[in-house]
Amino acid sequence: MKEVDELDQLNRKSFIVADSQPERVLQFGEGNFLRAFVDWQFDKMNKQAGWDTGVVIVQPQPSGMVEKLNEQDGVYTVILEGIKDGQAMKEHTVVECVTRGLNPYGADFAEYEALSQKPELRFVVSNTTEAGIAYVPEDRLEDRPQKSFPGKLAALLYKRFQFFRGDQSKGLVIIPCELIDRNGDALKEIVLRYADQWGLGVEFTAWLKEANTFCNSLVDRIVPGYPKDRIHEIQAELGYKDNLAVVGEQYHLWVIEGPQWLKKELPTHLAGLNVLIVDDMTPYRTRKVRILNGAHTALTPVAYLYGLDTVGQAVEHEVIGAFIQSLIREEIIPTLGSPEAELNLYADDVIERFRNPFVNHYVMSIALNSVSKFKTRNLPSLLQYVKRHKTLPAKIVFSLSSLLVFYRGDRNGEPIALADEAEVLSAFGKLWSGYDGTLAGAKHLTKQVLGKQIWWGEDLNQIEGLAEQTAQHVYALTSRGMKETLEILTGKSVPRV
Ligand SMILES: NC(=O)c1ccc[n+]([C@@H]2O[C@H](COP(=O)([O-])OP(=O)(O)OC[C@H]3O[C@@H](n4cnc5c(N)ncnc54)[C@H](O)[C@@H]3O)[C@@H](O)[C@H]2O)c1
Ligand SMILES: O=P(O)(O)OC[C@@H](O)[C@@H](O)[C@H](O)[C@H](O)CO
Repeated sequence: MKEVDELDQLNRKSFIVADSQPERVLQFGEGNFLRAFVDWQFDKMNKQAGWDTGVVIVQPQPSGMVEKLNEQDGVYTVILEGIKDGQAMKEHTVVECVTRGLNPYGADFAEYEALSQKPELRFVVSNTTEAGIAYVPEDRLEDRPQKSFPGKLAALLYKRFQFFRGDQSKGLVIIPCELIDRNGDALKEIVLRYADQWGLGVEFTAWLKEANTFCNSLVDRIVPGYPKDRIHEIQAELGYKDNLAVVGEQYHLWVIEGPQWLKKELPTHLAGLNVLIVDDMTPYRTRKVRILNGAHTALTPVAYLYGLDTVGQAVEHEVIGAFIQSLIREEIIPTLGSPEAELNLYADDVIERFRNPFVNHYVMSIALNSVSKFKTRNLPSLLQYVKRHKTLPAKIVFSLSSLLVFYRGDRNGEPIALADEAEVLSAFGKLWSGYDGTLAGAKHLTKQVLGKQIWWGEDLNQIEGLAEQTAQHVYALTSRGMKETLEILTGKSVPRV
């Protein structure tokens, strides 16, 4: 057997892969998730349903991975590991549908702009994180390129409109995958705003609305990404080097809110994919964001400060596992309004997916931008719980308190690699540097944080008892540490507070 160093690099020359297909998909974003979810599905449709579609990937930011992607001629391996139909399954696929990657910030700009003139182009997909679907007032039509993703899309669509002289048949189907509520509506609204701001005319606005279809969508697959811990082992198994290998779980679900005629254009059913084209995706989104993402975000600071590193370790742990289960079952599910039995079954599946014994899903990768994630994923459950039960949800409040302590940036003397908006990090930095370790100090810090309306959308000090309970936890966590505090609170230890 060859040593890892002697293995060939995966690319179209060294491996027999399908010919390039017509570029009918323009993808904004080259990240792990899109590659292991959307492109993996498009590849399956090509191979199993004769879809015959190539994907050209545009890097939405000046730095990124398209150079690496082009070094491999767009091909890479998706490794899926997990439980499928009750069986432990591991499989890998070389995804071949990506034709090339373009960086519009450099020499590729002309090639990027020329995409607007491709008659066969039909779909736009994107994932630019929750931060990407944003309005940047400074963006101009003549920028090369615009800073924001919606600005880039607006300019490209305008080029297309001009080139094809408003031909209705050249409109596109646009399916964003960012995890924000009603992502398609949000994207369309900003594109229309640029059309207005740049004075592109009523005919273009009418073409935007009538010839193009913006769909809301909800994506679900846990994608831990590049397997840095075991890349040598994986490359030895695969028999080649792949700098873009990406690991994901077996489970996938893509809910697209859009017209039923899309089913004809996207033959997902012929490729055995779990894609639903529906009139209203709200119930799917609420359930997923509040249970799956809510549990991820709630468990992250608690588990990490406890000394655990992965989601799997957290759900398997006697204390942390029980904490997460009861947070989901007793504090999230009762706030969702759908039949609880159904939601509990969904939660069973989620916990099973978290347990995935093959995948190391690091809680630190979930911790990125935890403040805004808590706001979207957990605050609605907290508020709804208070409204319904006239009391605070103890576990969610404990998780919020742990989040505050997490942003102190210290785990048992080791620095925590905090990653969030500069403003969030600087505010926490100032507050923690002034903390004197007393209960009064914890109350002051908590009051300041809960009062940040810009973070939470409202002043959380107004919720009866929340500041007091949070401050008590913050004080306990900073004086006793996570382990002792949680064990006392959950009754797993003798002394009780
Ligand atoms: N990894 C998962 O398990 C998973 C599952 C479902 C959904 N998601 C969603 O996908 C997003 C991306 O995850 P990933 O694992 O692919 O991450 P990644 O770091 O591999 O890729 C991030 C991508 O977003 C782009 N980006 C980042 N900030 C941007 C900005 N401000 N404007 C424009 N583009 C920006 C980057 O250029 C890159 O293309 C997450 O934020 C999450 O909402 C991830
Ligand atoms: O990807 P993020 O950072 O927005 O959130 C972390 C996880 O909650 C998320 O990636 C889930 O694993 C995913 O949403 C499952 O579909």
